[in-house]
Amino acid sequence: MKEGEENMEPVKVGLLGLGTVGGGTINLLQENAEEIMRRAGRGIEVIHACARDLNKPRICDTEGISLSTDPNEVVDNPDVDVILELIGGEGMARDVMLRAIENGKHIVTANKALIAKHGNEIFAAAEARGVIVAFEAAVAGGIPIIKGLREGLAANRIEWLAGIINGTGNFILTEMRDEDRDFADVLAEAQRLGYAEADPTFDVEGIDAAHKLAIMASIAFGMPLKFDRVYTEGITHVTRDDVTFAEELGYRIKHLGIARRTWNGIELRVHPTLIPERQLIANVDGVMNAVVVKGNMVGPTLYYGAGAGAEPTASAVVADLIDVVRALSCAPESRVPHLGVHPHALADESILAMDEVETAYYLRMQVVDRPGVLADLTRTFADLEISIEAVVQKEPPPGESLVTIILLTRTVQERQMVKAMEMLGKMDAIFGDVTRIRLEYLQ
Ligand SMILES: NC(=O)c1ccc[n+]([C@@H]2O[C@H](COP(=O)([O-])OP(=O)(O)OC[C@H]3O[C@@H](n4cnc5c(N)ncnc54)[C@H](O)[C@@H]3O)[C@@H](O)[C@H]2O)c1
Ligand SMILES: N[C@@H](CCO)C(=O)O
Ligand code: NA
Repeated sequence: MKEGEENMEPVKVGLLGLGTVGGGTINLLQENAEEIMRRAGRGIEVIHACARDLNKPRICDTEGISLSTDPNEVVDNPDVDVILELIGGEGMARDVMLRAIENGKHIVTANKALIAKHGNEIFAAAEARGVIVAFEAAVAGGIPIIKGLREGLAANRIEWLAGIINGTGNFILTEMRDEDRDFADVLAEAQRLGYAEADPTFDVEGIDAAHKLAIMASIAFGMPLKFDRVYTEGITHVTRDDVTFAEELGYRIKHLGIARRTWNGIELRVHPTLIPERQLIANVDGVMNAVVVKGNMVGPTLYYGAGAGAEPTASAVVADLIDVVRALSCAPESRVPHLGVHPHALADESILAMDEVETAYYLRMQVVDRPGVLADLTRTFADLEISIEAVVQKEPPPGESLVTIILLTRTVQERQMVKAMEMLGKMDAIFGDVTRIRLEYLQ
């Protein structure tokens, strides 16, 4: 080998997981090999991979790759330079990731659950060992939002961000609106297409979005990961009626993750949200994701693209892999810090309890059709100093006596709205539960 040619050896990769993302990654590395070589400056070769069941049919060709069922065999392989962790979960994945770090391997992962919950420990271990843990694929799949926040917006103080960050949930809400389809049926389709998590309650109950929000918020505000402080509400209680009424009033219902810096702390919340239909993000449909980030200098910026699926997610995995290859020759202290600010500069920001958060509301209730009911309702809100933005009364279908009232409030502290809900619960003119969905203008 001539002098200067040492680094032209292909980088050797160990791949954990041969499912949707792992299979997509092998395919992408094969299909775009030439382009990747031009960008990374070196070839990239998967030499060892693992999966639970080696006889399962795959979306990729594993010829020439050593295969194991035990991830530890891959992370202990002395020839492997970089590990791609694409098995998911928190138990085995955490153990093998820490073992890989101990072995001095760089890691690329798509595992948002692991980073959101154990990222502080994992990054500390990686920094101590001088290795990189890259996680672009973990948030909004193929959209380069980690790079955008951590590098593209590095000059800004981030004021807030809001995102549609679960493709499965957005697919369900979109199909409910456009196709009048059954919730379970749409979820089954998302699972078939490889979008849903191994446990799909993570998608519909907002846990997956909370993982991703926790990661983005840490980078946006330069603070350690605080997944357990994210208020999390899913989409299972959103009805087709709410979707339709919201549209009639000029809003769309989206499942948003919101992180906002306020004068007294940081809001971290995931919940269904009405947003004005004129907002670009209100028109992000199907499995697509989008994140709006407001920086104090740049203003609002929008990132849009596919948040799930084999190829889009592999796009982020391989982009990280190329970054790692480029960084191999640079000193650890010159690398982009894991959370965008240097570990010693991470600030322990206070996170607001949900009852301190301020937002507007959409309320829907069924009331007895008799004089004075609307007056009682508005008096209740006036007593709690909650201003009403709009009230709409729907005529009952023929033969029915209950009237549907939709009420939009102005911005109010959650604590006041909880009191209002208690008072509405005691009014005998209201039948059944009052539906409450938060409303944001995103300005
Ligand atoms: N599917 C997507 O669109 C998508 C998008 C972004 C991020 N992710 C994340 O990527 C990761 C992988 O997701 P996926 O959809 O590819 O999952 P998958 O279920 O399709 O594939 C998982 C693979 O890991 C292997 N595996 C799991 N546990 C193992 C163990 N203990 N030992 C050996 N092999 C094991 C399985 O055999 C399988 O090959 C998850 O963290 C997921 O959250 C997925
Ligand atoms: N289950 C996730 C995969 C991407 O993280 C989603 O539907 O968005
Ligand atoms: Na991403």
